Amino acid sequence: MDVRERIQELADQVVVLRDAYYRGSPAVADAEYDAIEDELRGLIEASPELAPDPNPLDQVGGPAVLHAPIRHSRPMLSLEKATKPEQVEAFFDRFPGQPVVVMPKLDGLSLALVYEDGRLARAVTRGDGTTGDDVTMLVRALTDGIPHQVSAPGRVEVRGEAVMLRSTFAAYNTAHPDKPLINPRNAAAGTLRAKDPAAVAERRLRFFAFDLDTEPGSAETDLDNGLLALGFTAADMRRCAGAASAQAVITTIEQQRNDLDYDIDGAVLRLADRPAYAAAGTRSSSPRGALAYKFAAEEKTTVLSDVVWDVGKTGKIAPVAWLEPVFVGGTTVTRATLANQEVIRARGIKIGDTVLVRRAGDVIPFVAGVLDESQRTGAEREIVPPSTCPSCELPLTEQGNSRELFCTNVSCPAQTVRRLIHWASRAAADIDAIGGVWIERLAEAGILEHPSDFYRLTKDRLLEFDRIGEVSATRMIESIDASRQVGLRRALIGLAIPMASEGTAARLCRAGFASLEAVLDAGADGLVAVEDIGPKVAASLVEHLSRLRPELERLRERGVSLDVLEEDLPPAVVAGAPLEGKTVVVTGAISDPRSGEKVPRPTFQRLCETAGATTASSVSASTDLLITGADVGASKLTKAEKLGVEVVDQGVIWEQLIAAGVV
Ligand SMILES: NC(=O)c1ccc[n+]([C@@H]2O[C@H](COP(=O)([O-])OP(=O)(O)OC[C@H]3O[C@@H](n4cnc5c(N)ncnc54)[C@H](O)[C@@H]3O)[C@@H](O)[C@H]2O)c1
Ligand SMILES: [Zn+2]
Repeated sequence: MDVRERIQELADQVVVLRDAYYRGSPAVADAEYDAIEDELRGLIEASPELAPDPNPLDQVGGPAVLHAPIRHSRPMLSLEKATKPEQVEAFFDRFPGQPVVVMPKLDGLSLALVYEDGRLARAVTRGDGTTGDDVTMLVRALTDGIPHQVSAPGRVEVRGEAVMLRSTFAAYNTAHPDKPLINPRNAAAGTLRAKDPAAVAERRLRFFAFDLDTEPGSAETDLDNGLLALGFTAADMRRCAGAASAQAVITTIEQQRNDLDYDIDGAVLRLADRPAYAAAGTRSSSPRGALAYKFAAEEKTTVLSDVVWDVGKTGKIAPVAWLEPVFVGGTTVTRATLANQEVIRARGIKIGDTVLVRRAGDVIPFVAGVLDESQRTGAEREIVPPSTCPSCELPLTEQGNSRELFCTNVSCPAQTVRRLIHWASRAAADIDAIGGVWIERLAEAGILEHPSDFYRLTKDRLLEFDRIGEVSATRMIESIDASRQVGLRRALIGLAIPMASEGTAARLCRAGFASLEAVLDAGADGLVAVEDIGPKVAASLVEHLSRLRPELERLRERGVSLDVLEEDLPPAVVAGAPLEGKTVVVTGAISDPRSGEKVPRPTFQRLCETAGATTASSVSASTDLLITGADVGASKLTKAEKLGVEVVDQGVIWEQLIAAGVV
């Protein structure tokens, strides 16, 4: 295909995809659409004489169905995109000395709000940029953050983004499991397309302002202050003096994107001074005084090649999506969760479908749904939940409203392997020299069934297996030996008792139980007496520990400690405790200033506890101190700053620990 044909093909695709998108039924994820635009832009830049006419890249939005068209006072444009720091530098070079704000680029839809003599007269969507749709009634009824009155004379126009908050989105999907929304952006767009506000009353939106026009001669020329004075919540704007600080803010915004209650797809740089922004003017489809820095996509589409039902350590049978590999949320994803059979049914997902995969932060990737059912070929297959366990083949039971499937066979082979892997995991016995593959092999060979069987393994027995050499067999046995000191807290975690969390295990230790057997002997009544342990958790502990009593005996016989360890208890606080009564969070890399040696964070936290502190893992309003080591991530710092939490360098704390004789 020659370049001219490729350009035409891409331009046609852009038109078709935009049309579908602005009608509310996108056919692909934004990242895939953007890739098509990028390729088209690149080709046209290389051969401007081949630019199609009309060039869709010079246009904004799409020919959305307009119920009540309204012409914008000035076009609502797109934004120029950047992905590299050099582009940020070039932006600053274009406007020497001008103050710039950097703010999140919210992923919703833009609205223009027109006030006349202080009253909200109209709310209009972007439409094709020149003409938008009148959505005043819907916006009045459904959108928070839009004052009905402002104290400003004449005509005032505020532009910004209407989003569905993630919390609203999640609450809606919990309340409507039968017809879930696919993502917050689609949900927001669909809401403002509704015919009747009452029908979408639970789908509230939130408005964040990012642009302001007032009558000429208005006193306030600063964008952020101007919006604030009118009573708007603006997109979170931070002033930057130069490209380096702007780049740092962009990085911070990206790192914190999962702590926000709304989706963002980038950061926007914009001249902070309103007259300067207006004077900078526009290109065909974007203002010159702003730049959008794009972040990595959190959503992509890919083909669902199969669904496999996986048996977990508690017997839950969960559907796992096998995907054609796709790069999303910063990694290549080949597996994603489908939650349960009700979710599959409600989202109408079939094998062979092109599905939308979402991966935000560290959460497990999940299949959000099918974007475009018209792409189906007829070869798709229904996802049929199993009626028997894929491992032991015994019949399954269903539990709860979402009809989760469980295998209740205690000797189910797949569950056995999962439980053994869990026992060996880091939070439990930490048998790090034997990986999952070997556990599975040993279980298949019939020599591992219960955790206690690890402690019967011998080097000679291991050496009978192919591909285990002298060295690795020795390491495996040493690792097992070391794990005999597992103790009450980690043993309880390792036994994977339903409803008993790591927190439960820690609380039981601190409540004074001396051994796992003592926990069992306390009975349900004795356990509910412990703070934060409810009747369900207590009943589950008693039921499962009773069943496991013979296993506890075997573990004891083989020299495994099930007694409370010193590490399970809070340390004795030193006299004159310098951190008495303080709640502290430790972040960054910690090292002992006397030797320069690295100190693991849990060890340092324990030192702080010995000095009287309570440690927490994340910064909140109740944090007193954020103790920083080397290479601190920006997100904790900004959060501390926002909440007014005092930040101290580890050096100061080390001095106090040394002075108090803690170390
Ligand atoms: N999936 C598809 O098929 C498909 C098709 C067409 C467009 N799209 C997507 O739609 C989006 C539309 O592209 P575009 O060119 O209209 O928009 P854009 O990405 O150029 O950004 C402009 C828009 O950003 C929004 N915005 C959010 N926060 C802002 C802030 N702080 N300051 C200024 N603006 C802010 C405004 O609504 C503005 O209209 C893209 O993300 C694209 O991927 C997807
Ligand atoms: Zn089974």
